[in-house]
Amino acid sequence: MLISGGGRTLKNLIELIAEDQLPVEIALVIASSDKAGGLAHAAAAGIPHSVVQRPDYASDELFGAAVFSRCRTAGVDLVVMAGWLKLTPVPDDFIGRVVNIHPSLLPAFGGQGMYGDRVHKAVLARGCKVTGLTVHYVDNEYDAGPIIWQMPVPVFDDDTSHTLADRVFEAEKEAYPHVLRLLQAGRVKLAEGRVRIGRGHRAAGSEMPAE
Ligand SMILES: Nc1nc2c(c(=O)[nH]1)N[C@@H](CN(C=O)c1ccc(C(=O)N[C@@H](CCC(=O)O)C(=O)O)cc1)CN2
Ligand SMILES: NCC(=O)N[C@@H]1O[C@H](COP(=O)([O-])[O-])[C@@H](O)[C@H]1O
Repeated sequence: MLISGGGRTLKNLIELIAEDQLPVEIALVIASSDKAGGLAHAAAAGIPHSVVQRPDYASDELFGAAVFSRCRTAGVDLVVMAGWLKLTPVPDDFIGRVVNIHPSLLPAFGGQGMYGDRVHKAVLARGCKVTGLTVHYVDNEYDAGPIIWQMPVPVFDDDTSHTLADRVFEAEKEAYPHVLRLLQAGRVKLAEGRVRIGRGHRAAGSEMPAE
């Protein structure tokens, strides 16, 4: 799992795993800064963790190679970006095995410069009445990979970027685990750049609507 900041998604996933609501193992947490608050969540849960910092590498490609080399060594099946803020080229053997969550309905409010609170400020400035989240496969651009799952979230007239961010994050706490369950059940089918969700039984503990 890749984090850059407070690691709220990491914390949510750790809690769900501890409650037997998410049948996955987090094999490794990599932070892009030694100041990432999320490292403490990994340490408290006994998850191996390390730091790979972009300034230590001459290019995005070398940085990405260092990140994925550690994932390869740890035997990771799926790389989950969770508040990871660095452009990270994906090597061939990880294509289709890296996912990210973005706090808007892509392709709106995505791309370079669009992360965290900046997204919610831009949504409010544009006067949107609906925003949401997107879980997508990661390719070599920001926020451009095939979309796996989206959830709408209402925008209210009296929202600030903070109240909106909180509402979107509450939806993220349901949506990301749901997508991880779908992936683990082999129900996420990627063909010709488009994802379809295969049929299956609704995952136990999930409150997401059936597809
Ligand atoms: N190869 C990819 N790498 C990453 C992707 C991706 O889709 N493909 N997504 C991002 C996550 N992301 C939004 O979901 C995102 C994160 C950060 C930025 C951004 O503008 N970053 C700043 C640097 C910020 C910092 O270092 O503090 C920048 O590049 O100038 C845009 C989108 C993760 N990586
Ligand atoms: N573009 C990427 C992006 O904005 N990601 C967002 O960062 C938050 C988690 O960060 P945290 O775990 O550091 O709190 C989440 O809202 C996630 O969607």
